[in-house]
Amino acid sequence: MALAPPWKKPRSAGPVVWWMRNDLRLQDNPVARTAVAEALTDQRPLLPVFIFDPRFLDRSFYGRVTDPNFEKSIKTRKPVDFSGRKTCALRARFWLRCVTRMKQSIASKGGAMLVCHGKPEEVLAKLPGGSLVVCQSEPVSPEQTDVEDQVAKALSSHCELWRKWGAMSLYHRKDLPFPLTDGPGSYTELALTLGWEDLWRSPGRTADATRIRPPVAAPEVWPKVANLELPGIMSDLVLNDERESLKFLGYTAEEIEEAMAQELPDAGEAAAQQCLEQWLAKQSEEPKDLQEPVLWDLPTGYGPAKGHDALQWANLAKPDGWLRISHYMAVGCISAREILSRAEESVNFNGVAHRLLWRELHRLNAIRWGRRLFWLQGPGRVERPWSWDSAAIEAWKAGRTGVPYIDACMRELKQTGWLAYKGRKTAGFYFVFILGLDWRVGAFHFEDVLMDYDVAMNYGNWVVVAEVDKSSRGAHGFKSVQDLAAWKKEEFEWKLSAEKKNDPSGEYLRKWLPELGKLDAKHIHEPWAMSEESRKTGGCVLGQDYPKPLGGPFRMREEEEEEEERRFHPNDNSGNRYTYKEFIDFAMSKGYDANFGKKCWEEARPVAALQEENEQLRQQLQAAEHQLRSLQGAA
Ligand SMILES: Cc1cc2nc3c(=O)[nH]c(=O)nc-3n(C[C@H](O)[C@H](O)[C@H](O)COP(=O)(O)OP(=O)(O)OC[C@H]3O[C@@H](n4cnc5c(N)ncnc54)[C@H](O)[C@@H]3O)c2cc1C
Repeated sequence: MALAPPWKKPRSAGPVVWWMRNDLRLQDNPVARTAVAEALTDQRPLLPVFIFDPRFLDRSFYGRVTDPNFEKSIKTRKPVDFSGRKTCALRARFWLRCVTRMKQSIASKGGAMLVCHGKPEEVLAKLPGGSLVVCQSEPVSPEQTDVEDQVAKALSSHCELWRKWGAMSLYHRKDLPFPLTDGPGSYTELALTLGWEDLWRSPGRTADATRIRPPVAAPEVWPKVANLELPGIMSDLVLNDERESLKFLGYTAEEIEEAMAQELPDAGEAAAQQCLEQWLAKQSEEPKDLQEPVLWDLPTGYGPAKGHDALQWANLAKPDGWLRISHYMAVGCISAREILSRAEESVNFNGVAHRLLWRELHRLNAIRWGRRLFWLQGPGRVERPWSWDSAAIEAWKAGRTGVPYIDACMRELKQTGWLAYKGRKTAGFYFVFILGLDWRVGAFHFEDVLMDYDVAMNYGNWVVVAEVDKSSRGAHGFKSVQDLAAWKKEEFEWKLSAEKKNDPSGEYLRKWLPELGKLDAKHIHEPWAMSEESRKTGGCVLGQDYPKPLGGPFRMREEEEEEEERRFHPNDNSGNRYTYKEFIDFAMSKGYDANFGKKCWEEARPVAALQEENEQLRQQLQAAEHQLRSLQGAA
């Protein structure tokens, strides 16, 4: 007997369940629309469910939460404990608030929503037969897709699971002009492929540019409510009390008190939209702070166009962020395409499009790289020495490294869950190159504490900072972390110097490092450069009131200062003189390791020595000429 075509099949009468994940909004949510439409069309009841999965909250071994036996990974992988939670209590508190706001807005439409604590595959397995579960798939995270697989398995005998692309990305996968498994690997290439004419300078798009689907409206009509009991339900009594909720989710009394002491940004979809509207309103105002920032390590592109900083680089030098919207995006209180379309008329649209495309690149990379994104060698399979010095790791996490800028960043991050882009980059650079520590430990700490933690953005940016994203990037061939640190020290010093110039009075440092409060502006960025006497008067004895700088001391660099030591190599006939770093770069560009570069440096002669020899020769020549003249005179 021929099977009936799917549209003629009798529809199941079970409830429709919208399994909410990081799509906590109604506006521009195609998944919510699908679930609501399915329920309305077939007159099925609807139940939105949000599930706090303990695997994503608790302490865990790195990379093992959904694949404890590493069945999906390479056999040689070993469990590593980086002693951190997947989510600190502060982010959980923000998350809880976003979830309860969602519950309230669904209730205002006449619906109801359940909030549970448990593994989704165990919670949803208890749904009645014939249920349809609709969710937003999260392909950037192998851990999240593992959960989806496990839910599909648990439901396979009695229910159905629809995984939808949703609107977490700017582009729909069906619209992309390349397969998800393969695509442009660099930002510029991606922008050009998608039809952005020159996103480093202008937001123009070609006539045949890949379309970005317009945001979709929130569902107007709400289906009838499905009354279901599921395991791990968090009652309203619990949800209305933040301390009780955090306790329910497994946080200790100490963690709860620490999280409760911190002020939180407003939560939920309405707050996210308000944040965007306020930002848009501000864009038309005249910029107040026109001070030229020092952007040492940013790809500053082509600079301001007609006096206008279209990419808003200046904001990247400040500690406050720009749109300051990432924490809402991470849990899906607002979509990227909503932001893009609302910002279209803004004078700074270029900056918005530019950043959202960086986000898109990280999402596409994460999908393509899969589990390789989390390997020590990174997707670039870079082999180099690493350290796991636990004292250094703990000092960095606690903001006790003795390097004021790094410590201020790490304390702000730990206390508030926020750190500006430059702070994240510089603190990561110091961790990886100056301390030589395993980059994954740093990334895992950020995962624990960042309020806007997002797997693709966090790990994607960390592999770039650690230079393990591409095999062609530097830092190959070092034999020890000390050699690596020596190679990168100058670069780090330039970064610290840029921070000093951007914050000459040390305002940011004073805010987070009260023990340095009495130091003058000249020394607060580099307490190691003070005399013993001024350290005592400033109440900052190194090793006593404030740590000695790990990996330091560091020298603040002035643009006009005398150059680095340069040497010339006897076998090099070009007459050029190179710095230590240039010798190492040269060796590696020729396929040798860093030690070869070091050897060449040792063989090379300092320019200063050559100048001294020249001077001696000149004097000898002068003396000889003088002697000759006296002899000629005598004759
Ligand atoms: C080591 C490291 C870890 C990071 N971890 C995260 C993370 O977990 N979650 C996260 O959202 N961002 C992360 N970022 C990127 C960036 O720091 C934040 O997105 C940005 O600081 C958020 O502030 P904003 O909303 O004011 O950003 P804006 O400068 O206003 O940018 C607007 C939006 O564009 C996107 N965006 C901007 N810069 C980047 C970037 N470099 N990469 C990807 N997307 C970007 C974000 O969604 C951001 O909200 C990380 C960066 C580094 C260097």
